[in-house]
Amino acid sequence: MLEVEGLVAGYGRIGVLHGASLGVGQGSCVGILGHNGMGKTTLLRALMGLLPARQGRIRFQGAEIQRLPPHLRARSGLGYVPQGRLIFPGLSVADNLRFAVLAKGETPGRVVEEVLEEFPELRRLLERPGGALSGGEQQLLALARALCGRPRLLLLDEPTEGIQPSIVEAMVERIHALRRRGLAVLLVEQNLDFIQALADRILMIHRGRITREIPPTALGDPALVQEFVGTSA
Ligand SMILES: Nc1ncnc2c1ncn2[C@@H]1O[C@H](COP(=O)(O)OP(=O)(O)OP(=O)(O)O)[C@@H](O)[C@H]1O
Repeated sequence: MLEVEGLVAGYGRIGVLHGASLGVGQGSCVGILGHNGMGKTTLLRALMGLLPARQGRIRFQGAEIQRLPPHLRARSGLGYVPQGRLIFPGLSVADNLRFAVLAKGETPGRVVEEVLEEFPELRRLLERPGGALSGGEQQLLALARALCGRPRLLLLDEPTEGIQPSIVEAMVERIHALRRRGLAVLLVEQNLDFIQALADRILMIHRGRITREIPPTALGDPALVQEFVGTSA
């Protein structure tokens, strides 16, 4: 459903992606692992159109999207949950969700209600400002907000960062449930247990290129983890 070939992107004169190529199949979950600064966040931002592709091709559901602005990529079915979540802290939870639907040019009522059925724990928080939620609650809100755009492929940037283990488990369950409904996921994550619990395939990124694929089972072997990731954490 997503095919990326030779993607080159960066910031000003700094090159970060140097020809990244990868694919995500219909309904699958692909994890991206790599050291800090190797270009994981930049890859997701370039896929979403928040950073221009200087070279390369991004095909999504059969169409080339590398020249489309972010809102049209969202409309074509890409959803993005950025690192640090970036919810609107001064808006209520309900308005964070409504805003996401309006941004897609649709009317919020039914879509927000459907998303709340998948995220019942947000119901009691609807009037609370986004900034007054815990880290885990904010992550659930960020995920729910992305789903308000009804994506077919969700780009997730370090969803477990700064959240407590019980919420991490809840996130795994939630993402499994979404996948059962056919949603594909491209997941950047440092939490190896999380990535292993979710990913069908794991790709390594090194200096702006996808350098190899490792089987998810390799993450259970500390020696292999040391070789591939440079950490056994
Ligand atoms: N806005 C920016 N302007 C200039 N350079 C940037 C910018 N954002 C990131 N970089 C640089 O681009 C490189 C890749 O950053 P990126 O955030 O994609 O890495 P990452 O693999 O996601 O790392 P991390 O795991 O630390 O989030 C880094 O060297 C970083 O310093």
